[in-house]
Amino acid sequence: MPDSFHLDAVPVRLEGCSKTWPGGARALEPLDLAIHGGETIVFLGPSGCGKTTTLRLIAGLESPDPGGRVLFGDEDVTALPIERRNVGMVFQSYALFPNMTVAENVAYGLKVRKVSRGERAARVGEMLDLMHLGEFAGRRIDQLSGGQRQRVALARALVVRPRVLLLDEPLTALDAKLRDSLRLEIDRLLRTLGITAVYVTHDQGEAMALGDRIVVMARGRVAQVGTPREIYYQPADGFVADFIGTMNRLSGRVGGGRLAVGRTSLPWPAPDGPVELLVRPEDLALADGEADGHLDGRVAAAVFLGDRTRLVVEPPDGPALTVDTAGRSDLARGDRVWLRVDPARLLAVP
Ligand SMILES: Nc1ncnc2c1ncn2[C@@H]1O[C@H](COP(=O)(O)OP(=O)(O)OP(=O)(O)O)[C@@H](O)[C@H]1O
Repeated sequence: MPDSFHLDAVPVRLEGCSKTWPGGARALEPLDLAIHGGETIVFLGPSGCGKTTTLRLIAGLESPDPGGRVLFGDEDVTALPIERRNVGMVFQSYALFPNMTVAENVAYGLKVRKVSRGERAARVGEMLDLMHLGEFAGRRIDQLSGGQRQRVALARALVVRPRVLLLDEPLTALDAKLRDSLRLEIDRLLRTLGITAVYVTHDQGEAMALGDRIVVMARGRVAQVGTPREIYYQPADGFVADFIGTMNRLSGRVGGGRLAVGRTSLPWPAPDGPVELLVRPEDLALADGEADGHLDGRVAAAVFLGDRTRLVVEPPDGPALTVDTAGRSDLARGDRVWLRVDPARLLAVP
């Protein structure tokens, strides 16, 4: 791979960035965030939580409320418009020129920047190769599939060697299978280029697969920043726990350093009182029987998923529990089961 593909890994910092719309609605509470150079950071959250607004602040398409600052490395870019920030952007709607060829679309940004014809051809060629688009160079955009268009959009964003790559739901318009393959391709691309990338999505699978770190947002605030594993295994609160993957809730009571939950009691160093506990489906296991079980219930549903069976178990009191059992299970609706919990995997809701 040519050296030119290794882009500068520019850190990005948001300092006290809030956003209030004319009329007074707050899209973003004051946000402080340091994005490391070369990192892929994913903004994840439900519709309207402020993900796109944050991305647009980094792009220079919106300004933060007075006092907020956006920095690229040591440079304060808060007052710079998008065309002077040198960012690459990829949107859900490809935003390509439909009547131009693939090569002309990719070359466009270089032409605007007055890059010489020879260098333009060389860089477009390199980028088309990198994106496996070489054979389509002469095709018009309206002769391409959705996935191919999005690869052109990526090539066009990257060919100008941006300081930061910004991606706003780039896979949302594609069908599921294409989404998976392009997601893998984007992952490969970001690792290869070492570029700082900010990726907005409402799809947790995409966030987990692509993010070095994930910023989970809710109602204009950051609910948690962490690696996919941290977000999954140590959710900061009930919102994050419920938003990422499937989470079970159990009610328990702490007394004298022990936790009473279901029919069992486990060592639990916490102040006395009721607690709400969280546990993932894969951290509940079928017990052989009452003797080694902690919780009992009846099977309300058993869904065979090939590599595992997902059970919904209804305890005598409390909400239904989702349990993933590896291997074969011939349990059926109505069967009585005992479940084991690994106390190390129980999380108290903060
Ligand atoms: N130009 C605007 N003027 C007024 N309100 C806006 C404007 N743009 C966005 N909003 C509002 O700001 C809030 C945050 O919007 P934003 O687009 O950042 O959310 P989002 O998390 O990206 O959601 P989605 O996934 O639906 O795109 C929403 O309530 C939205 O309606």
